[in-house]
Amino acid sequence: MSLSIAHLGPTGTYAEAAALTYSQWLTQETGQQSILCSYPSIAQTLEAVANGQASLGVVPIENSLEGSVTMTMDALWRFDNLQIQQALILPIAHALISCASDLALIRAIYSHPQALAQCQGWIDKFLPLAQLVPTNATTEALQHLEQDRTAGAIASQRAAQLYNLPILACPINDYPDNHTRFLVVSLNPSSGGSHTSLAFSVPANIPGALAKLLQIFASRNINLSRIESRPTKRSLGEYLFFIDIEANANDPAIKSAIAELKLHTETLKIFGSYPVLPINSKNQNPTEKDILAQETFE
Ligand SMILES: O=C(O)C(=O)C[C@]1(C(=O)O)C=C[C@@H](O)C=C1
Repeated sequence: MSLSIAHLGPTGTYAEAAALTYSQWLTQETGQQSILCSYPSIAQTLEAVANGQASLGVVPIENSLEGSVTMTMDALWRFDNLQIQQALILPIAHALISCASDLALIRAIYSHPQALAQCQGWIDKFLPLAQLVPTNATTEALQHLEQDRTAGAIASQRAAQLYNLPILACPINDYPDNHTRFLVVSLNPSSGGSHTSLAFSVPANIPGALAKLLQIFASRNINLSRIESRPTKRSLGEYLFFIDIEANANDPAIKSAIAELKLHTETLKIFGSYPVLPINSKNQNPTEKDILAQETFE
C-alpha cells in the first residue's frame, strides 16, 4: 500500500521537491511507494498529518538566510502529537518568473514571504518600485502570470519548467549559499537518529528562568545546535523555546537532562530523534515525470 505524503502546494513548491526527494529515498531504501498530496498552507499540511488524513508531512523549518519558518514552529507546538522522522536540507536557487518582455515592465512580485525576504537585496537593486505581494507558496501566482504581463513571481527553476513560463533572472537570492532544512513528520514514534528536537514553556517569566534550563544541558556537556523562541500567544513577553540537540534522546545524558527538564518546565514537548538525510545527486532534483502520480487536496 502507498503512503500519502502531505506538502505545501500548488505543484512546483520547494516543499514538493523536498517531499519527492524523501519519497524517492524511501523507495530506494525500503521499497515503500508513496503518493504526494498538496495542501494550501504549511499549517494545513501539518493538520492533515495530525488528524491522520496523510501518513507523513514534509515542511520547511529553517532557511540559512532568513532563519526559522515560524508557521511550522507554531503548528508543531499546536499539534502536539507530531514526531519528526527525518530532516533533509535542500539548496534553494530562486528565479524571477514572468511573461513581461522586459524586467522594467514588472509592477508586482508575488511569492512566499520567505522567498521575498531571501531576494530582498536583488529586488531593491533591480525592481525597487515593484509592489511585493506575499502568497502562501512560491507557486501560488504562477497560473495567473500569462494573463498579467506586469506581474512576476519568485519560485524555483523547476516550477518555471512545470508551468511552462519564462525565467527573466536566476539565481536572484541575495547570497548564493542558500539552503532550507525540511522536516518529515508523522504520528508514529520517531525513528531515532543523530538529532533530537524539543520545545517547552517556562512556568514563570522571572530572571534566570531560561538560563536555569539551559544549564541542565551545559552541565551534562550536551551540545545544542539551535535555540529559537516563539511567543506563547497568551501575553506579551511570554515565550516558548525550541531546542535542537546533536544527540539521540536514548543517550543516558539526554535521558537524564529531559527528566530534569520535566521538573522545571510548564509544558515540555519532545518531537523525537531523527537522522539528517544526506542529499546527493542520486536523490536530489526530482524530474517532471516524478510528479505525475499526485493528488491535490486544495
Ligand atoms: O513556497 C514554497 O515553495 C515553499 O516550499 C515554502 C518555503 C519556506 O516556507 O521556506 C520553502 C523553501 C524556501 O525557503 C521558500 C519557501
